[in-house]
Amino acid sequence: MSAHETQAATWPRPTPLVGDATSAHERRADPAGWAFSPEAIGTLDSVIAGRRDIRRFRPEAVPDSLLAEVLTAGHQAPSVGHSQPWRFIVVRDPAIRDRAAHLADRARLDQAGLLTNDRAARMLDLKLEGLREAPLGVVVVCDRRVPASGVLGRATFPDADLWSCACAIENMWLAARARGLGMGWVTLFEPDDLSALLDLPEGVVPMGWMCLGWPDERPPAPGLERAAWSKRMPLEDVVMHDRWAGGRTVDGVPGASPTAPASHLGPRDHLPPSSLAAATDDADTLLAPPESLGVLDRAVSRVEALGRGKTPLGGTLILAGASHPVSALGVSAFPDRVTRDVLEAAVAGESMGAVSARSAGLGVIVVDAGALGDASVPWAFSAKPSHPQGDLVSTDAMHRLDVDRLLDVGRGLGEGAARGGLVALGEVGIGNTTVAAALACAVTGLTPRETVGIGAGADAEIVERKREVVEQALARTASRTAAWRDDPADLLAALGGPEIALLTGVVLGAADAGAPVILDGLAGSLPGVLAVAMEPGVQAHLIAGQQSRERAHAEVLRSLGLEPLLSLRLRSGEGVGACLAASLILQGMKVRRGVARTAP
Ligand SMILES: O=C(O)c1ccc[n+]([C@@H]2O[C@H](COP(=O)([O-])O)[C@@H](O)[C@H]2O)c1
Ligand SMILES: Cc1cc2nc[nH]c2cc1C
Repeated sequence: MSAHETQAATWPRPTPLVGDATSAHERRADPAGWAFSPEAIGTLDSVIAGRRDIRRFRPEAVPDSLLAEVLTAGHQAPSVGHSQPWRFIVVRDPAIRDRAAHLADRARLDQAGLLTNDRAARMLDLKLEGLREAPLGVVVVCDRRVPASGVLGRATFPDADLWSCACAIENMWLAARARGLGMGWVTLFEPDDLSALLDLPEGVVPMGWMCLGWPDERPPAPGLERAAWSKRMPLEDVVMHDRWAGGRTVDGVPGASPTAPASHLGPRDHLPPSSLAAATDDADTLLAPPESLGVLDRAVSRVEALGRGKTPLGGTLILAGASHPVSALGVSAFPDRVTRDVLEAAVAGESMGAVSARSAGLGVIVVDAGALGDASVPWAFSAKPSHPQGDLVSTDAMHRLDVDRLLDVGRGLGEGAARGGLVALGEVGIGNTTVAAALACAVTGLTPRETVGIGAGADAEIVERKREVVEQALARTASRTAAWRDDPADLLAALGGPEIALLTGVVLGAADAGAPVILDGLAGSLPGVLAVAMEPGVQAHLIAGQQSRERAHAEVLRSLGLEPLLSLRLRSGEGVGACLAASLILQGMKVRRGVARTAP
């Protein structure tokens, strides 16, 4: 046998037992031979085309096995240098979910504030997230604690780890969609807020909150396209050849270039996803355009969800009044005794708040939380502080024991009123816009110049005195106000007023008993801020009845993530705005309950 004959002989190709088993010959003969079947390709394409950012969810639980499949898909994503920087935090705790929903509510208003008026109104009409409804939250975070240069491929593109996490999210999205699950990627957060909520260490950054559950919508097109917000660009507008080009020419004109912290909340679920879904499901069957009542629709859905559709068509105004020693410093245009007069008129059913409540179909509870005079206002519920009150500038507004008692009494009143339906807050207290401005500075970080308003009718001189008083009060209590979130009751003791403390208790008690709480003007909204600081889940119960004329009110509502139903520049106090809003909500509920239903 010649050497030549030996070379001509063929041996079977040694097929490797690990790795790629194909041969060069096979790949040359059929370059497309790695493809899946046409049916599989068709399915993949329809899953990609049919993926939607889901905002509405059904309450039914997602089986653990399906969640595991979705997470497995995420974990199979490509990653820079095979670094697998993603971590998945599965959130089931309603307290954490509620806090996240509050953050998103706030970010929503912040974002609207950056848009033109028209875009802002349209944005506020959009349903941008389903945090409260979705049974599961999955927060995808990127662990960036290693230096970029230590990861293959990241030295030059240091953000490639974030892109890897985005690939994981898309995999999860597709895997969820294929299984009929819905997923929504919510980025309506200040990232630092989300990091703090979930105790993320330095260097671990959140990519957003994925709402996951069975979808309660099946949109054939992207929601934002359906809402005429935007539409998908033609492919040719986003593809270029060889180099960056000037874009498509239309009609001869070249186009532009292509373009946890610890929660004080117990395990109670304040607003279970199932009831919110039931309320929106019901609204969906109306013979009316979706979300036809606009801003009012949200409030009505919230009320119906809280009451599982059985909220009584009524409610109670809790009107609390107190005197304020700070008024002796010349901060009000009116004398102290007006507070008592108004409470007496309220008991007689003749004060502006009492009449407003009656005409809205609400009952009234009048509370004397310390109006001038030794005797309580006759026929009012008496909750006077038993220790001396202070003027904020030289001494604390209240003794801590009085604050705790007012909170307790308020809780009891709120719990009782909750049975009647809506709970509206009302306050009266000459001088209390100064107190409210000081509290607003502490809770929002605004300056006295930005918070002090004209109250019941101050002139320029009085406004200037109010500013000085608020500045001095804040200077006296600086270290305590800085740490107010650790002990909101101490802030009430330092700078609060008895009626504000009592109403804070009312918010806590009413929310605990499941009722919606309608806030009023500035001093009638701060109890909401303080109650949420004490029990974050309370936020789900709050409705901003109105935005009053007082300066800090807009910022206080923004910090709560609440959009007011009315904005009439009221300055009446007494819960008048809350009653007007309650009347609107009750009417909205009647409309919602009475309108014709369509067949499923
Ligand atoms: O609700 C508001 O935002 C509001 C705005 C201005 C005035 N008020 C009412 O006016 C009183 C406080 O005003 P003042 O000027 O005495 O601080 C108090 O009784 C409030 O109910 C209330
Ligand atoms: C008359 C009057 C009525 C009020 N009600 C609430 N704040 C008030 C302030 C004044 C001055």
